[in-house]
Amino acid sequence: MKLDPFYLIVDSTAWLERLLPFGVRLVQLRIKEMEAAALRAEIRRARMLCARHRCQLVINDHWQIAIEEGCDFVHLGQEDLAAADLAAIRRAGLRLGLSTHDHAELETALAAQPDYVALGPIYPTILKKMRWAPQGLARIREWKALVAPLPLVAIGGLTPERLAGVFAHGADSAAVVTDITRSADPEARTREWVAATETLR
Ligand SMILES: Cc1ncc(COP(=O)(O)OP(=O)(O)O)c(N)n1
Ligand SMILES: Cc1nc(C(=O)O)sc1CCOP(=O)(O)O
Ligand SMILES: [Mg+2]
Repeated sequence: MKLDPFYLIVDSTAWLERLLPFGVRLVQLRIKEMEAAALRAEIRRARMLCARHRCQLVINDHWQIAIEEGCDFVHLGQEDLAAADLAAIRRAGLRLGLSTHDHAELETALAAQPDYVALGPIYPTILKKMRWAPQGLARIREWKALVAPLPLVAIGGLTPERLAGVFAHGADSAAVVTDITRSADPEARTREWVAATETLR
């Protein structure tokens, strides 16, 4: 499976409406705190918007609603995975991306036969408090050798300026939150990401 090299992560469909028109082809809806009916409505709307813009949608965490709403890709962390019904996810035909931060997590992830593996945080991130020190670029090369032929997603503190190093070390896709969502001009920054990944698309 080929993943788009630019993997945008946002927390609302309002962001999708703003940024999908700039050529985003892979996006994760990562909603943390929301009442059930509103969450379902957001996921349903995200599916509609992504279909309209020919963008692959990945639902973070909420795999049951993703199945019920006919989505086709979920991302789970290690704790999410432990609590999830993997067989139900597979029966529903969903593809699966998994987070990893160390060798033990990678072993767990590979045993679940995911469709991609994510490694992070590559650089320090301001989005959330992490238990892991930044992995650094060399770790990407090590991880790629361990996960190939699966695609490897790099995440954490990424910017257009850091992409050359990330891809040179073997990442297939670069995931980003705050470099875009906390930019003074998210639309312009999205255009920069699309341009910076164009030759890899
Ligand atoms: C592409 C990608 N990689 C890693 C994560 C982190 O997932 P997780 O560890 O479950 O943490 P939360 O995002 O749920 O806080 C991700 N979402 N996407
Ligand atoms: C959500 C997330 N997961 C990570 C991991 O390492 O698993 S790092 C991260 C935050 C990514 O946001 P930003 O691009 O703003 O650093
Ligand atoms: Mg999670």
